[in-house]
Amino acid sequence: MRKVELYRFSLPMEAGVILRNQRLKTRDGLLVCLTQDGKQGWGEISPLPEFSHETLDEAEEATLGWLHSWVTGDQAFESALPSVAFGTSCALAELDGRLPETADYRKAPLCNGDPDELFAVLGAMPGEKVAKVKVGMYEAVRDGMIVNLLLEAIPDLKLRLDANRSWTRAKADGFAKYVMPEFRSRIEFLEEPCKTRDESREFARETGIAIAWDESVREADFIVQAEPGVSAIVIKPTLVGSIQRCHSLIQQAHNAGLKAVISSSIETSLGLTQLARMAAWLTPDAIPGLDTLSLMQSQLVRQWPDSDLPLTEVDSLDVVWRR
Ligand SMILES: O=C(O)CCC(=O)C1=CC=C[C@@H](O)[C@@H]1C(=O)O
Ligand SMILES: [Mg+2]
Repeated sequence: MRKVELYRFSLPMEAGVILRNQRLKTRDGLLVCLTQDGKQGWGEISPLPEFSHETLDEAEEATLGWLHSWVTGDQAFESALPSVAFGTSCALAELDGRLPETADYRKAPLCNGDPDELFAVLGAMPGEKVAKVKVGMYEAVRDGMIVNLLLEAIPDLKLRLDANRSWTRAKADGFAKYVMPEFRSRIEFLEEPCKTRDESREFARETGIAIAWDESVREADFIVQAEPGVSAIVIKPTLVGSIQRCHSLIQQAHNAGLKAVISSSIETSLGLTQLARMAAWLTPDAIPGLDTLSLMQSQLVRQWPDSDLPLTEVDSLDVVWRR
């Protein structure tokens, strides 16, 4: 006997969360719950505006199709929509006990500009200290100064930087020029500095600052391979697809000597805790990039361990479909 429930949620975001060209006022998505033989599996399907190619309505239609076929006992197929493939694969993996419970709740704290906030968080961080700083939004010189300031103040800190392809080669070089040469090796990676992959490769080779692929990983012509100056790939499962697909990318990265970093697409606490479990299982040596819960005003159904945010329970959600 199989049963399914599909819910829709809409959680308020903190003011001022901007994704590329759009303010994100609420985080909207779907939760699926599969039941079989008294066991349950949950999954979150929440396409990220400006990043996912599918809309929430498209994801809902695809999810309904998938659920219809699963509940009538058909072989589960993998949806072509990454958010749907990710959420349904999580629900199935929980149901079959394939997603281990142990989670890696470490997260690389995100800094969107104010280094003072970061000092306090890093001071309290046990073990390896890694933070992520967004760059490319202001002057490259300012970005360079913040990087120097942080690395100078905290000698055991490593930084991940993310430019989201915002720089020309000249701007990227402007940034590199301001980073003290002795600090460059403590930049674990800079995600996608330049507008094109070739420019980013050149930047890495010429400046000695390691880069990571993020946006590129989701492009059709991308191949995971060892390249000079490339240290990691970033995997955002909601944008990439099923657990199996992510697992395969992670294996390819490890085989090529690259780090793989599981990272958030601003999922709710339900999806984020599952990402923390995937990270403990598949990338135990890499601190995952999951510091996005505080961008929201509420958690959903499951609690992230140290969060004080209120919890929205499942009975307050709209049911889309139940069978
Ligand atoms: O990678 C992390 O540490 C956190 C997630 C993160 O930085 C992002 C998530 C989703 C969209 C972007 O705003 C941003 C990114 O570009 O990597
Ligand atoms: Mg990125």
